[in-house]
Amino acid sequence: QYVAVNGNLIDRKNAYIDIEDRGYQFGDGVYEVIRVYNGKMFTGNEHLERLWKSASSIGITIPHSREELKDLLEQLIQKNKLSLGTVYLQYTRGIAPRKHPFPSDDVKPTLVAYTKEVGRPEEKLHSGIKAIQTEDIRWLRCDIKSLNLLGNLLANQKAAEAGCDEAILNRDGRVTEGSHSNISIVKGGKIYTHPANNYILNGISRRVMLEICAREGIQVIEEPFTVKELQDADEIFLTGTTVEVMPVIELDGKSAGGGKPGPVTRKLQNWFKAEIENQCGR
Ligand SMILES: Cc1ncc(COP(=O)(O)O)c(CN[C@@H]2CONC2=O)c1O
Repeated sequence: QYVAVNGNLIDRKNAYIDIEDRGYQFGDGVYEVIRVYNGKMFTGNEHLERLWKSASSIGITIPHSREELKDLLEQLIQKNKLSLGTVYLQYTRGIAPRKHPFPSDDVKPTLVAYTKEVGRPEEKLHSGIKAIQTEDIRWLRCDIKSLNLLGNLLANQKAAEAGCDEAILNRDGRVTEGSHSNISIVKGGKIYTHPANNYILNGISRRVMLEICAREGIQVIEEPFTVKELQDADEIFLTGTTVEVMPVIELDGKSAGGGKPGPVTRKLQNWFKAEIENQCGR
């Protein structure tokens, strides 16, 4: 298995990170998870665009061009013979003696990227998943895809302990997103989803869903909905790189979202799959 460390493809067993890498000590860095279908990155450009945006939001200057990074990732996918899976990549602010202020400009960001074989969650896409709800205790820049994921992990761990796949977060009674997904509800044939502001990650899969709805004439209202509206929704679904369009059929141990994947969710799943085949082939 090869991994990319900085600009080089090396054997996984030779990949080491310095103990004073700021990503390791402070979570001082940004990341992306990109889906690979049929050996091709799905929405690769959009993910790289967001990576650059996240990096510049925290003052990290990525030391590669988008083309250089994309080529490196494509080489990594090829060398690891990855057909169906993900590429994980992150840039940290680099290695420097542990001090809060940023190091001098001669300290270069550290890049790590590696691939993983991950099948599509077919069974769960068909039957739907269970979720819990919990308070969104994260900071106020959730639009930055940073390595600071404790708020996400603690919520997801709570879900796992409850035998659920996702934790749906709420802030002052309004639903924001999942611990690693965006969330939408269907009510009266219309889709409601949190606006892409600082309270949520502007998910790429969420954007694909919005484009599909615009094309297919499904009305989407980008406004926060309440916990009560979530509980009374006709349908609930998550969107995300690893979950695609994922129905939620149970919330906090009670039936929700109609108790089974709904018709709008089903249509979105089919259109989303068509988009994947469009970009990555069958
Ligand atoms: C907090 C959060 N919100 C929304 C999303 C959905 O965004 P995308 O549609 O762009 O994936 C993710 C995906 N997080 C990645 C996806 O898989 N694992 C992760 O950490 C996320 O971590």
